[in-house]
Amino acid sequence: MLEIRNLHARIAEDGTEIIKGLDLTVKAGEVAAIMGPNGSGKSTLSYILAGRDDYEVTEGEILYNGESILEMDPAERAAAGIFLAFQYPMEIPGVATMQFLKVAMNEQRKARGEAELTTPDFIRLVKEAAGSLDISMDMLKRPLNVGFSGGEKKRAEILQMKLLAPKLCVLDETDSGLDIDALKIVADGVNSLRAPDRATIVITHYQRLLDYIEPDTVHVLSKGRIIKTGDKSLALELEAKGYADIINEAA
Ligand SMILES: Nc1ncnc2c1ncn2[C@@H]1O[C@H](COP(=O)(O)OP(=O)(O)OP(=O)(O)O)[C@@H](O)[C@H]1O
Repeated sequence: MLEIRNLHARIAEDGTEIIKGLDLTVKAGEVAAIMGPNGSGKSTLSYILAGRDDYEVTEGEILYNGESILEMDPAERAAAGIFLAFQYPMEIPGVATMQFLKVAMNEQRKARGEAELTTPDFIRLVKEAAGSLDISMDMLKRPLNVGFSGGEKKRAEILQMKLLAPKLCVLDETDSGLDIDALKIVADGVNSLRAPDRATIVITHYQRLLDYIEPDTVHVLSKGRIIKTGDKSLALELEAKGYADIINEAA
């Protein structure tokens, strides 16, 4: 599904290299957790996957279903099924959440050559998905993320993900700022999308989330590279011991 080989990437503006020879494979059906110290490049990796143009790939390859995505713009990547749930979701004043969702869903359908959703079909899908995430229809009338609490923003990201049903889901610290109930709601939302033809990357600092979203693999990102890969026991080990041993071992 996703194969990243020897990826090097830098900040376009000043040339600082952030990703320094990163290798990562995530298979279809797999949930991969990425953990790592602050500033190691986790969000940068997620932005690069989504195609944000503040970063330049200088070496290496990102293959999605066997094909390079490096030449694809963010909209093409989204239409191909790549989705990023942001660590800090953006506020979009003046655009009602409902409207945003409708445009996002229909744009992707158009790009795939499918017919636009009818309004009744759209409303039915949104109601179903919003209900499962404890999001009220009143909230959906408000401009996207404007004045939403931290937890509401994260739930709105999962709502978008459920409605767009991407094939590669990247969740950047979706657990940060969530209360215990919201954490379970979000985890249920992510788990409901588990499927043999879908891969999920969960970036997190805390093992706690992985009690709810059980990962198949856990990868440690440090200074722009994956320095260790293991199963879910690796997350427990990190929680108990921190990163120092693994970073020293890799060095
Ligand atoms: N546009 C930018 N301009 C300057 N520095 C940047 C930019 N984008 C990323 N960086 C730097 O790149 C490094 C990696 O940042 P990134 O946000 O990817 O880390 P992270 O692993 O997600 O950290 P955290 O766990 O704190 O969220 C940091 O040192 C950050 O300051």
